[in-house]
Amino acid sequence: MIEMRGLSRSFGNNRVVNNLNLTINEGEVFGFLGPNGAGKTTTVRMLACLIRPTEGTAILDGKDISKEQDAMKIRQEIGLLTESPGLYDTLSAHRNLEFYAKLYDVPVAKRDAQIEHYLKMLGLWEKRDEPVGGFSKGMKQKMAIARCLLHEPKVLFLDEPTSGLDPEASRMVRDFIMELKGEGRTIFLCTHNLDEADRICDRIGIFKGSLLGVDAPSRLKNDLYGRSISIQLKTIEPGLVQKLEALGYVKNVAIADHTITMNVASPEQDNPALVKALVSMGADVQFVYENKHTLEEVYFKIMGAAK
Ligand SMILES: Nc1ncnc2c1ncn2[C@@H]1O[C@H](COP(=O)(O)OP(=O)(O)OP(=O)(O)O)[C@@H](O)[C@H]1O
Repeated sequence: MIEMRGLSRSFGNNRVVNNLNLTINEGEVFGFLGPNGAGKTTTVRMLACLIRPTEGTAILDGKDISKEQDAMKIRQEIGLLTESPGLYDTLSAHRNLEFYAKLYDVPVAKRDAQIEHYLKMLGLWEKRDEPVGGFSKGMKQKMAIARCLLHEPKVLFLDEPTSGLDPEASRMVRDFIMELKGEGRTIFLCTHNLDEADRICDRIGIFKGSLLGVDAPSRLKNDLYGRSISIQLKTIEPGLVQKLEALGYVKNVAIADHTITMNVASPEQDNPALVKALVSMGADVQFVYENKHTLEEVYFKIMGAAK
């Protein structure tokens, strides 16, 4: 759906995005993570045809962001949620969306239905006649989301959609993103919320001027940390570590209190045999669980290695 080919952007001598080669698949939620000033918004602005690349290009749904005729079409076909909601405070929710529906060339016959659909979906229908100046930050963010969906874009760029929202509003926005994914839309999401990215993204790109890592969150974790399990036993007999290591498929065995922690290639495959082996060694197994690493750990490890 989006194919970046050596995409680069400099501001004067400052090369902010450097040779980005990345493909975003149709229907996926792709999380673009990186520190402040990493070049995430600059990347989005290039992909949304608001600024031009200085080198390289990207192909979005078959159209080239560097070609002016294609850029016009891309701007009409995508949805872009920026960090500022871009609403008219004195206009009502309905009037604001009417204004943008016109701007996006939503056919007149469809406008009211589209506005009603999204105001209802986002829980703002009852407030449709109130000026948005009096709306809370979360309500304004919902309005901004409705605005960027009015023309039913297949590709959405969401730049920090939950920034500054309370937990309830953030969850609502996250659920909404999953609904949009369910409708088959492709979503390019910039966020500083690593837990959010972990929960909703199919793949993650960790970026700081260039791409430092890209994969599904679970694969990034497994590649960096391997898969680790802990088994709690009623008592631990001397010599157990050596016996476990002799099994061959268990690595890095460590014991703390009544718990043995170790790496296995695949807990799904290895745990049943491992538990049987422990029982045959006379151990009383109380709990078996996988030790989960967080995306935050992955992020800091990758960022640390890049320094
Ligand atoms: N129009 C511009 N002129 C000059 N420099 C710019 C311009 N736009 C962005 N930059 C610079 O490019 C760099 C990357 O900015 P960008 O906004 O893309 O980062 P970001 O990853 O989105 O950061 P944040 O997480 O803080 O939003 C920054 O150093 C910024 O100052």
